[in-house]
Amino acid sequence: MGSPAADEDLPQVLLIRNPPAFTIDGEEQFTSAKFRFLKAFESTLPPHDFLAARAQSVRAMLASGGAVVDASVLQFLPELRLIVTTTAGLNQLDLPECRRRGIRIANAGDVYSADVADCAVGLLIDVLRKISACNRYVKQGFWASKGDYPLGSKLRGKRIGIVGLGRIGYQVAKRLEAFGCSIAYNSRKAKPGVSYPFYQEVQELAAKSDALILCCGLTEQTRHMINKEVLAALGKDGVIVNIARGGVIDEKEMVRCLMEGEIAGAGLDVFENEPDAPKELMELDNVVMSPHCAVFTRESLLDVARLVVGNLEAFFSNEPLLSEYEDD
Ligand SMILES: O=CC(=O)O
Repeated sequence: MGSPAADEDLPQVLLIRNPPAFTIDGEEQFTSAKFRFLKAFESTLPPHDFLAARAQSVRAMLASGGAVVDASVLQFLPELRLIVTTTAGLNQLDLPECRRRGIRIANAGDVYSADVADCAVGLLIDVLRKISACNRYVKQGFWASKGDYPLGSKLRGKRIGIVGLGRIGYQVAKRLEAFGCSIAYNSRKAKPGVSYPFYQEVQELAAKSDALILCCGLTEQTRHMINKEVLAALGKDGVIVNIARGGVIDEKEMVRCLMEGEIAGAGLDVFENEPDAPKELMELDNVVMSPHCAVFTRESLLDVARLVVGNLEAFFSNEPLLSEYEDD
């Protein structure tokens, strides 16, 4: 690290709020000798006043999942040319506005894909084989008094519909193929070189699947894509797993389907109004939930910190970004 005087000369990176694991084991993870952070959340000024007063000249910012960067924020940042995110999903950003302003974006790239795919498979197995429910049953002492737990359902042979065959979706597909499942998918377009059957319509994919696994980004096109009709097509033996974003499902409709037995179960890491999960789901043994933590392993968070710093250093050195997001 340079002297305090030299630090003053470093370019600033705007930070609206601390990303997860900014500090791990008491150590700050996002440090660099090539930039310093301008921490909006440490100011007593209201956020927009802070941006207007202090951030007019910043050229880069670091945005985590909870930090919404829309036109009302960008209007105060005329010099901004780069947003680096700690997330793979980019629904916290107004992408058209970023494009209009010539702002480049670097996201978490492939850093989380394996962890998220593992988590999707874990949730599916948990719902089918009732692992969490059995765990509660044993711990509550019901085994001796009530006997065996109701039967689960076999994973091998299940027809899996992957919604969004990007990096994460592809890793989910590979894992479930190894478990003896058949795979089909829906995406904006068929992927060249991919032999899994492609369904243009998600409803048709649902009708042909025993489980739908949501791995797509949340956009205006995918918001509530899993609606009443898709859930009806999935049917009463169908399971839904969501490791994408809560808004991809019409959550009210999904809750109704689960309550009325119109689908068989759900494994959910994400919700429409986080950190709230629908209270109706709390009592359902066929629903397994986690608190939007599919990406959170120690290893992934250390990797993402390195990637973020690498992207910011590359930007300030006029070198190619390490994980530039290309909008297609
Ligand atoms: O959900 C987490 C992410 O998009 O990185």
